[in-house]
Amino acid sequence: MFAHGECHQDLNYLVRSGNGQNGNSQVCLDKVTGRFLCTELIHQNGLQRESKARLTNAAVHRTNSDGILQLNCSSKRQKSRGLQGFCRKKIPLDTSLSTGAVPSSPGLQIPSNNRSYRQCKGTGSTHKTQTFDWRRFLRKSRAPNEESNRGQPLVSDSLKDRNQNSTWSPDSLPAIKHSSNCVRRPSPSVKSIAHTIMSEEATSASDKKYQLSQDARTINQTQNARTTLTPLAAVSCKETTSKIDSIPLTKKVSRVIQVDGVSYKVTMEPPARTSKRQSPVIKKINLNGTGPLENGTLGGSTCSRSASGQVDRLSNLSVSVGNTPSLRGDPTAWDNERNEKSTSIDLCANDVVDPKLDDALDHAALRLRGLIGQLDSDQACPADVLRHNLEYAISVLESRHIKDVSRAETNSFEDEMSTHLNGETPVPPEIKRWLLQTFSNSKADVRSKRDTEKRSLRSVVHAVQAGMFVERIFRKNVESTNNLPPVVIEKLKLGDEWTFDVFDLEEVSDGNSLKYVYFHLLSKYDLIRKFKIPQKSLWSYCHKLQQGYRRHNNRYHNPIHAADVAQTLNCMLIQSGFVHWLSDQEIFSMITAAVVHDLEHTGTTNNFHTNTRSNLAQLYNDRSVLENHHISSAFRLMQEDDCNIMSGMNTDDYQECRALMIDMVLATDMSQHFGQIQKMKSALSHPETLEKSRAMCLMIHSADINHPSKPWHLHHKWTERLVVEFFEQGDRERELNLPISPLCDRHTTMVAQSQIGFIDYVIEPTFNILFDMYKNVNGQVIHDHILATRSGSASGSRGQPGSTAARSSAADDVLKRRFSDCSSYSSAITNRAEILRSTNEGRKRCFAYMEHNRTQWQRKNEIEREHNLFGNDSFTKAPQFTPDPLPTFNITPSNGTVTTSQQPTVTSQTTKDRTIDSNDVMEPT
Ligand SMILES: Nc1nc2c(ncn2[C@@H]2O[C@@H]3COP(=O)(O)O[C@H]3[C@H]2O)c(=O)[nH]1
Ligand SMILES: [Zn+2]
Repeated sequence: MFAHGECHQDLNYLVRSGNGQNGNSQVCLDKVTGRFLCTELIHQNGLQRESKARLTNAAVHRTNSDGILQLNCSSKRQKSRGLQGFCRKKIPLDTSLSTGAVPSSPGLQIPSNNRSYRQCKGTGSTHKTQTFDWRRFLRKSRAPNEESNRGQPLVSDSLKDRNQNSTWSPDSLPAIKHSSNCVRRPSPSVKSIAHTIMSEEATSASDKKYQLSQDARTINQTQNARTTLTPLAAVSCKETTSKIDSIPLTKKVSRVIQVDGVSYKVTMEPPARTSKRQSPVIKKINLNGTGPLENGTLGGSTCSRSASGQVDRLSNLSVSVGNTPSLRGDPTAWDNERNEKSTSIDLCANDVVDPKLDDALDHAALRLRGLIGQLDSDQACPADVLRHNLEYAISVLESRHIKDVSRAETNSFEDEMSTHLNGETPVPPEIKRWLLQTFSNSKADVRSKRDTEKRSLRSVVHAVQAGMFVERIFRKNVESTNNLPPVVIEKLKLGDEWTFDVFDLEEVSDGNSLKYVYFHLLSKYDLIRKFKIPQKSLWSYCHKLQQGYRRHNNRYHNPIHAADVAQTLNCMLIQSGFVHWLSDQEIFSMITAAVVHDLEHTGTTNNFHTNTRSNLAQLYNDRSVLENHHISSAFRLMQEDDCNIMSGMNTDDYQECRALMIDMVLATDMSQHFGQIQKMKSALSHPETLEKSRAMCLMIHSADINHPSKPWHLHHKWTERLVVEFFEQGDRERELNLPISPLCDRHTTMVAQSQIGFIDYVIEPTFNILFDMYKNVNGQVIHDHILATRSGSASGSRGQPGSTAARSSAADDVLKRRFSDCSSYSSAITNRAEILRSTNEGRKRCFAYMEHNRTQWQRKNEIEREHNLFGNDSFTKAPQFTPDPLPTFNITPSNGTVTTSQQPTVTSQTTKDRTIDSNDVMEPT
């Protein structure tokens, strides 16, 4: 029998009973065994005797404002004697005695250098005791998102009511004290859970439950045991099994404890296998569980519903592990299973899963687990194996990151754009609206790529093919029989120039600029011969194309625009050196896509089609309405008599070209603009992810909006034509009582200002990324050659096969050999240095024109403001405007440096010997 307040030597925690049902009784908790013991003086038949009951089912039931803990005790012996419930005591806490599971006990393993722990440790305690602010500790050690959940309702109404009804308050419990005299528990067990709840300053059931989970996790970690917590129906304690006290755990044991009337079944399982590994995965605990209670985890423990009818009450205590389905259930089991699996992986083996594949994440994780396993078991892990596996993990993570970024950033870029437009530079609302409406579309359908063949830019095969095809470029097209008009040929001599004037060609060719540009380009790249394009079909196709473009009499979207885009694309191919790395099919697809990309344009925008519910909008479900129509018309046209320019192609070529053309034309939908730019940006940060088709789409998109980067007279002409078309749409919208689209109201639109916005927010970023892409590809090309050389011709040919010098010298040989055969082709692009120079030059030139155009618009903007000019008046009624002289370029060939000046000396970027004579291109009869 224990004296009042006495600490029995076997009992490290003592809670004295108060006014128990049967008078004096004491409930003690044996710190070593974790058992509650109840000793009582029982009065029976006039006799008083001491009863020592092992309370196999004792748990904190309730506390009240008096600091009373109500224990629910029902020992087997008591049950057998019909005394169940007998020990439901109200026991005043004796504050002079230690009652709490204090964090400094060894089992809890809170490192003393844990910052949260240090901050929470009371400083005012005596040298023998220390107080610990658990709540603060928990708050600090919670993950941020868990912390943020704390603002959310945590406890269901019914639970809150219950808590409110009870008179419990945090102040009613004594501060947790740990007597350093007390024997330290060898390891925490379920009793620590009960103790923690008894002593913890938790104010809500959720806090307690959280604490519970913390302790359960601690047990998991320290004993490598699996501890599961199962909420049960309140007060139902019958499922208890005994013997939870054996430490270390050798078999599965469970016990029920209660928190605020909610019972939890605590099950502890011995470790699945002896390993020093701790669970590396600490799951997020969502204390805000608002959904229905499902099996999930509580920290490192499993919490499952076991009693129907408890759902509502328990639902707000539910804890889930986030939304990873595979992690649902018991995380420790998952962990063990994964560790087990990792042992079967040979860490030295090179047969890794391709980092870009989805399975790679899993594979990398297993490898990392394998490494940890080796470290845990003190097995020597060679540094190179460690490095090999870590590098692999890095590549997998980075691959995934790129994927995620490109997926996520499409939208975030639009947000960024929106923020940008709202930022320092004042962008007039209408221009902002137009930019956002026209160039972004979060709902846009992201067309899935034909992923069977990722069109990597580094296809050595293609590079070699390119070398051969360059050879063919200037081979005479003997199959052509008719000459083009000499004046047209003369104009087309400048067809590789950035400054090429397509309006001139239109004029000299009697309105056939599109036909001649297309024919010229197909002949130039020897595609007529290669794809057996019937001459007759080609001419009639061209003829019908031009007709299609003229169907709606558009001032801007007409065959001249198509010719301009095709010619500009040709410049880009040459300037970037891309022409060497694209296959015949790709070149054909690009040129043809450029030529057809606006076929049968209606002179109105996609938004107009959607708003007017046009037939095309119905046909294409409001998605890239015009672009779908353009490419569809192009292929339908080929079905007509004598128009099938692709009839000579084999099926594979046809399918490849068709798919590429569809991709490219759809990519000219301006609502894809921001997404496209952003994706390219991400791809460039990891060049190995850059797909050829993406590069091709960007090129055609850039060519489509090229004119602000061309000389002022061209850009100004295009702008004038465009606004006429815009204003005509605005007039129709006005007639139809529809809201007038941005930049389409001839009475309010300030053209100059809108063009400055277009250059700043659309053109400049697009051309920046375009030139970055060129640079990237140019660098990579050399890399490919070195790779090719390593595995091919270079090996052993000369010098030391493995030496860097030998490899790069051999690579140069390969380059030279490839291009020396086609000496008639421009010397400017026969090696990497020249390609870089040409690209650099192109960038400077584009940006110089862009800057010049911006300045002109700024000047015009002032005039517009001064004279209050809107819409077309900006062109027709503005006072005389003399533009500044065009920038000129002094090019330093060695490093590609281009400086701009106002001197009239323009160094032509035309490649000298790429001339066309009347034998090269022929006109049909
Ligand atoms: N505001 C503005 N829009 C342009 C300019 N140039 C081209 N665009 C738009 O960009 C679009 C590109 O695709 P389209 O050729 O179909 O139609 C074009 C126009 O809608 C320009 O100079 N200013
Ligand atoms: Zn266009």
